[in-house]
Amino acid sequence: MKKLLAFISGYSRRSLIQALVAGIVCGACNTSLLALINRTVKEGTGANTLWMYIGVWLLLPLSRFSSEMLLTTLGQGALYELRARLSRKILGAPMRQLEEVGAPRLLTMLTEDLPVITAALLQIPMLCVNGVIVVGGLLYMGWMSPTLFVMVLGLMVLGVLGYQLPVLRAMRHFRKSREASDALMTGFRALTQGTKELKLSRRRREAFFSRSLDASARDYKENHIRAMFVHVGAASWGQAMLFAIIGMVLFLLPRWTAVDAQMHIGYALVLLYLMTPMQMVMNTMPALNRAGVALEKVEAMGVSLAEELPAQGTESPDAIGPGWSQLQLAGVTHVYRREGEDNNFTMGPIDLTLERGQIIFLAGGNGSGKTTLAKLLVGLYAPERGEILIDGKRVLATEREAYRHLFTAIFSDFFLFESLLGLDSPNLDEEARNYLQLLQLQHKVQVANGVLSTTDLSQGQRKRLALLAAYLEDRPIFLFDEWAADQDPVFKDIFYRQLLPELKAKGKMVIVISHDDQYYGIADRIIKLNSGQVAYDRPGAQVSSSLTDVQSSNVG
Ligand SMILES: Nc1ncnc2c1ncn2[C@@H]1O[C@H](COP(=O)(O)OP(=O)(O)OP(=O)(O)O)[C@@H](O)[C@H]1O
Repeated sequence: MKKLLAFISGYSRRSLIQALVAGIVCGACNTSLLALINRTVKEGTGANTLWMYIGVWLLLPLSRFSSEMLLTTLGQGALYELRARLSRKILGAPMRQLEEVGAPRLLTMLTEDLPVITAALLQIPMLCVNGVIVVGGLLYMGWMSPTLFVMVLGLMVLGVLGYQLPVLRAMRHFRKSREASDALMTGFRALTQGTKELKLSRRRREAFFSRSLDASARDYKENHIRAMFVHVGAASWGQAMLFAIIGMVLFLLPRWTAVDAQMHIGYALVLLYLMTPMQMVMNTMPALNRAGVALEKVEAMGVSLAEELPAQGTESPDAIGPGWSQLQLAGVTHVYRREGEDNNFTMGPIDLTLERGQIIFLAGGNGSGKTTLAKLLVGLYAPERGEILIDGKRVLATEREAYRHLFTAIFSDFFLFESLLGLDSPNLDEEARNYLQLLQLQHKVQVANGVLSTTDLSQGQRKRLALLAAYLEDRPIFLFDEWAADQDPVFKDIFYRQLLPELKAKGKMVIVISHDDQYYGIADRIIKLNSGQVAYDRPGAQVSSSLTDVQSSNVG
C-alpha cells in the first residue's frame, strides 16, 4: 500500500492531495449522515435535521465522484508513465544487458507485473473512500463516548494486529510465487517455440512437462494458495473480531460501564455500518500486497537497466556525414562473462580497417566469434577496450546512435515487422513493390501504405522480406549474418553474384558472414576468425583459388 501510494504520489503529489481532500469530505459526509440518522433514531425527526440531511446528501456524491475520479485519473496516469518509462528503458538499455536479463524476465514483468499493478490501482479509489468512511466512523464513536471508544479501540488494535502479522508472512509467499513466474515464462517460451522438438519426442515432452513447466506452475500455485490462505484466514479473523466488538458493546460493556443503554445501541449501529467498508478494505489487501511485490520487481528492473550514454536521441542520427570512406577497429575487445565459469569467451583485441565500396566476408568455424564481431561492428555492443574510428576520428559514446545509423543488418535471428517502420519516402509502396519483384516475392506479398500483406512465409522468403526492409533503409553499410543459408541454389546465386556486387557498385560497404566458400571469389577480402582472433585477412580471389587448388588435389 505504502509503495503504491508513493508510486502514484511520485506521478502527481498535487492531484493525490486533492483526491485525499475530496475523500476526506466524502468520509465526513458519510459520518455526518450516520450521526444524523443516529440522532433521529434517538431523538425523533426535526426540521433542522432534515435540511442538514439533504445538504449532506447532495455533497456526498459530489465529493465521492471527485475523489474516485481524481484517483482513477492519477492511477492510470501513473501506470501510463510506468509503461512508457519501462518500454523506453528497455529500448534504451545496452543490448548486452538485455541479453543478460533475458526475454523471459522481461516478458514476466510486462505481462504479469504490469497487470497486477493495474488491478491494484483500480482498487485504490474504492479503498480510499472506504478507508475514509472507517476513519470518520471511528472519530464519530470517539465523539459519542470517549470511554467506550478507548475500549473498542483496544479491541480493534488487537484485531488489526491479528490481521497484519500473518499478512506480512503472506508477502513472503507472494514473493516466492512471483519468482516462480519467471521460471514459468521460460517454460512457456520453450512450449511455444519448441513445439516441433516437443512433438517429435514423447520422452522429451514428458520430461519437459514434469521437470520444467509443471514444477514451476505447481510452485506458483502453491505459494499463491499459501499467501491467499493467510489472507483469507486473517480476513475471517478480522470479521470475527468486529462481531466480537459488537457483542462486547451490546452484552458486556453495559454491565461494566455507566454509559447509558441508548449509547450502546448507537455504537452497535455505527459498528454495523462500518462493517462493510472495513471488510472491503481487508479484501483489497491481497491485491495491494501482490502489487507491492510486482512494483518492487519493476522498480528493481528499471534501476538495474542502465541507459546507454547519452540518453537516446540527443545526437542527430545523421551526425556522421555521408562522405566518409573508412571504418577502423583499433584494439577492440568484448568478453562474455558467465558467473562461476573460468572459460569466458574473449573476442579480440581486433585491429581491422574496412573500406567503403568493398565486399568483406567474415568466415570461421562455429563459435569463432563472427556474430560477436558483427555486433561490435554495428555498435550493438560497445567495445570494452579499444575504439572504433571513422576516417581516423574516434566514434564517441555520444555518437554511438549516429554510428549505428550507418548500418542496416540482418542477423540470423532477425525479427520481421509487418509494417515498414521508420521509413518515410513518399514513394515507399512503389519502391517496395520494385524490390518485391527483384526478390521474386511479388506474387506472395503485397504492400499497401507501408504495411506488408503477410509475413507468414517460408524461412527463406522471410529472409528476403528482411532484405526488402534493408534495401529500403538504404544505409551505407549492409551486414548479412548467414543470410544465404536458407536460400535455394538459384536465389543464393543471385544473392552472391548479382545483389552483392550491385550494392558494392553503389558504393556500399557489404559485410557478409558466410560459410559458402564457393562464392569467396566475389569478396574483396576474407577475414577468417578463430577463437575470437583474426586468423587471416586476405583477398577473396586468393582464398578462393587456394580452396580450388585443395579441392582439385583432393579429387586428383
Ligand atoms: N549471448 C551470449 N552470452 C554468452 N556467450 C555467448 C553469447 N553469444 C555467444 N557467446 C559465446 O561467444 C562465442 C562466439 O559466438 P558467436 O555467436 O560470435 O560465434 P559465430 O562465429 O557467429 O558462430 P556460428 O557460426 O555458430 O553462428 C561462442 O562460443 C559462445 O559461447
